Amino acid sequence: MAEIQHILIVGGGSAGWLTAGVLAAEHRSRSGPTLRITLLESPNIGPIGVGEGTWPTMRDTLRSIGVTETDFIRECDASFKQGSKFQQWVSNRQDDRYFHPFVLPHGYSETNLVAGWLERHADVPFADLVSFQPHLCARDKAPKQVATPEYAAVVNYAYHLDAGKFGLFLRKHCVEQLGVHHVLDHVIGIDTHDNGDIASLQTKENGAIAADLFVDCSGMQSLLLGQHYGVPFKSQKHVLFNDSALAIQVPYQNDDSPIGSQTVSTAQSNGWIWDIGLPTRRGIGHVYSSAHTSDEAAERELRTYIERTGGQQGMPSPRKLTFNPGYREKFWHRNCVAIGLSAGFIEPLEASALALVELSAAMLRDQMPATRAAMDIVARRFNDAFSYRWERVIDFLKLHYVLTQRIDSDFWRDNCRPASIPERLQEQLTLWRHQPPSRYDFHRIEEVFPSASYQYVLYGMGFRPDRAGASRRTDDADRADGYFREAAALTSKMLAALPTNRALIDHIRRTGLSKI
Ligand SMILES: Cc1cc2nc3c(=O)[nH]c(=O)nc-3n(C[C@H](O)[C@H](O)[C@H](O)COP(=O)(O)OP(=O)(O)OC[C@H]3O[C@@H](n4cnc5c(N)ncnc54)[C@H](O)[C@@H]3O)c2cc1C
Repeated sequence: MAEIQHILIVGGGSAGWLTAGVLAAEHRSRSGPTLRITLLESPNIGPIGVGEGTWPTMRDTLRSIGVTETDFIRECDASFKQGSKFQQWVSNRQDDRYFHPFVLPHGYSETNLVAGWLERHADVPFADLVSFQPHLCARDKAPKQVATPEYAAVVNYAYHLDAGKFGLFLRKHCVEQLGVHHVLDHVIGIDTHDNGDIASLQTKENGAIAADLFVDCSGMQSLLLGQHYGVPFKSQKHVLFNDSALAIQVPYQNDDSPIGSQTVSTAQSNGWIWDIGLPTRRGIGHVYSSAHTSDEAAERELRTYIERTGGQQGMPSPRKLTFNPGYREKFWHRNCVAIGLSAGFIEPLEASALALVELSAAMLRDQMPATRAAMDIVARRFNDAFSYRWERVIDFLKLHYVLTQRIDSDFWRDNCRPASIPERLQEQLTLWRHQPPSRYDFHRIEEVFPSASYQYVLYGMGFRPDRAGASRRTDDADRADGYFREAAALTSKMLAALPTNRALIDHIRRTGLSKI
């Protein structure tokens, strides 16, 4: 029976190196690696170089591959992220905003907080009432204290990072610490076995490189899964229209300018702008629909935003990126599995792409087939798990658009047309008229977005359930009030105890964090 002994990963972007790290860290024994891992990347095609917002899962991923948080923060120009703030998504008024924090609503699984909110506090934004995290973000607070050990949290957090530096950091760690074999060469051909499996990749300088399992991390071109195997691409442009982005790096006004604790996402007339604060600069980008606006108009809106938020006038031209929102019909075919942009990409909203990479790499690690005979069974399960996850990502992203009251452009009007709303999301919206999103709506293990995230976005976007259906219990409002009071007390306590993001990052750069 053919054993799986050598894995060849094609692509040295964040997907390739994260996958290499996750696999190599697992498949090592005291006497050396139990699985050979080679990463092949082209010297002619660089990684995409964007993707600077992560999820809290990144903490576990980095810890599992053995990097220290101090090194990561220092070398990747990383800072702490506690969620996303959405501005002008409901209406285009300047004061329109809501928050999607990482922490679950306080008392979430104990009672119906939504009923309590609607009955007694409907004038307060939902997230501000049920969570202390929006208040921490409003003051640029860090999610932990200087004495909190590496990767541990006082409040749940993820990172903002420099994508270019992240790739180089992972590469160094994977090659020097985890024994990943790195080949800098361009793939020019693919050899197959009689049964259709990939036998080897032909490279320009190193000839044929054979392996048992091939991981396609070749970016949007999807060299192996898409181009070689022709696995169909399921475009989602009819649901989520954005297909272009203009990205730019913006210096701070001063070295000690505050570092934002959340990704700020500000809706524009035909898309939205992300604003990510790193220790040394902001990363800003305008994502938009080319069917609804021109590059020139999108750039004008981007420049207006930058000037309005403290950036300089006359910044250099932004970098243009284009993408086709969608994903592959399947992700694992024969002895080839696609991870990262080669599997799909929808748009940067809610930063789910790297999280899907982490989930894919983790499933590959945990379910690594021992033999070729076991591979098709694992592949079927992998395809089922990730088809479901991509569908949920699409539902959740679309939820941000369908409840808008903006009618200032065709982009927003088209987004609300029922024909553009996936059936399952329509169904959920009908149910949520009478009951809040709950675990009954999302019952798989490792759902990409928990029901609490749906609550934050749904109520942040101004959705109000029918009062009669909000709760069946008469004591919910009293119980909820208790949790709201506790959340307020926690807010005061944490505001007093936590340093700012800038202060904690400066401390880490000077002194480092203590080990767990
Ligand atoms: C505008 C935008 C914003 C984004 N923002 C976020 C975000 O905030 N958060 C998030 O999680 N994600 C985000 N993403 C997605 C994120 O950038 C990607 O998921 C991530 O960078 C992984 O990319 P990758 O490694 O799959 O591909 P790439 O970085 O494109 O790497 C492809 C690799 O394949 C190699 N390659 C290609 N062809 C060959 C060949 N013939 N031979 C050898 N090697 C080859 C290249 O050399 C390269 O190393 C964003 C994406 C876009 C477009």
